[in-house]
Amino acid sequence: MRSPPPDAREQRRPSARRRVGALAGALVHACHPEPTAAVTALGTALAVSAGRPAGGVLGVALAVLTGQLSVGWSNDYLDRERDRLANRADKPVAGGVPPPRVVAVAALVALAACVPLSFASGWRAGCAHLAAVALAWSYNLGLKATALSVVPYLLAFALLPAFVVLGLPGHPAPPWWALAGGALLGAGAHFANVLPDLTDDLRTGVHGLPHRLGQRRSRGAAAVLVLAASAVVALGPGRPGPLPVAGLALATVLVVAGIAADRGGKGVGAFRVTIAVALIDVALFVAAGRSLA
Ligand SMILES: CC(C)=CCC/C(C)=C/CC/C(C)=C/COP(=O)(O)OP(=O)(O)O
Repeated sequence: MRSPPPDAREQRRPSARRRVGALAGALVHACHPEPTAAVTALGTALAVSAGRPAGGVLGVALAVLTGQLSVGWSNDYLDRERDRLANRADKPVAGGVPPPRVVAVAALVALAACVPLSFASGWRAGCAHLAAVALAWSYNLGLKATALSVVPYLLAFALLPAFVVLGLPGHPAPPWWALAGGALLGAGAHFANVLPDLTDDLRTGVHGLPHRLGQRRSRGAAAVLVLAASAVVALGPGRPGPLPVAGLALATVLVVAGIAADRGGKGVGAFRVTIAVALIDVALFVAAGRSLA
């Protein structure tokens, strides 16, 4: 068969702009876009509600965004063989697009950018945020497959409000309830995030805490942890107004109804309830922003 003339070949090859666009899209897909957006939005909203000035809010947003990008990309890079064995269609790096080397470089560039962006809030705040990012990398590098898998989530999410508060003028100490609320929310997020992948993970040798506890107990743990976060953030600052009381009441009703609906079911109810209560936690956190300092 005769090869097509060079002009036709040229037309069939995607333009450089299209290739860059496709690579950028694949990189976005590989960064864990939903948690990256959610944690960046939480950090930014906390900075606004705690009263950080506009420059400080921008600094927090960019530091958290680059930290999350580095964590998301390194996770998919390090898990690529396991994800390929598990046929994870939602993991583009396992399929080779974007190329693993590009993702590894992107993760390191994001991590390098995160360092000055974190220290822009001051050295205390910078250390708190970089410790959170280091904990998340330790999860990716191996802790996720051990009984301690929940520890990076507990500590990193406690350090997120600490990052925001330590960047305020005078560097006040973060209040206990913000640290405890963040830790409980992070632990709940770990159980909720792992639940859909429990079977695939076990097949590929990942035995984190949720895998050891099993589906049912992990679902319960996720719901109870996010509810405990609601209680701590609603009541911790003292004398709760009508909004925190309403949020806590709604979270309690949802968890009780979710656990009741879960009996004998497949757990979809409890999983959705966990996500809904985690959103209530975020709203309660933002509403309590003024008490952070
Ligand atoms: C404030 C801050 C830095 C918080 C981050 C805390 C933390 C431990 C994040 C890990 C995020 C992550 C890439 C999870 C993927 O887990 P997975 O590999 O179990 O799930 P997957 O199979 O869906 O990728």
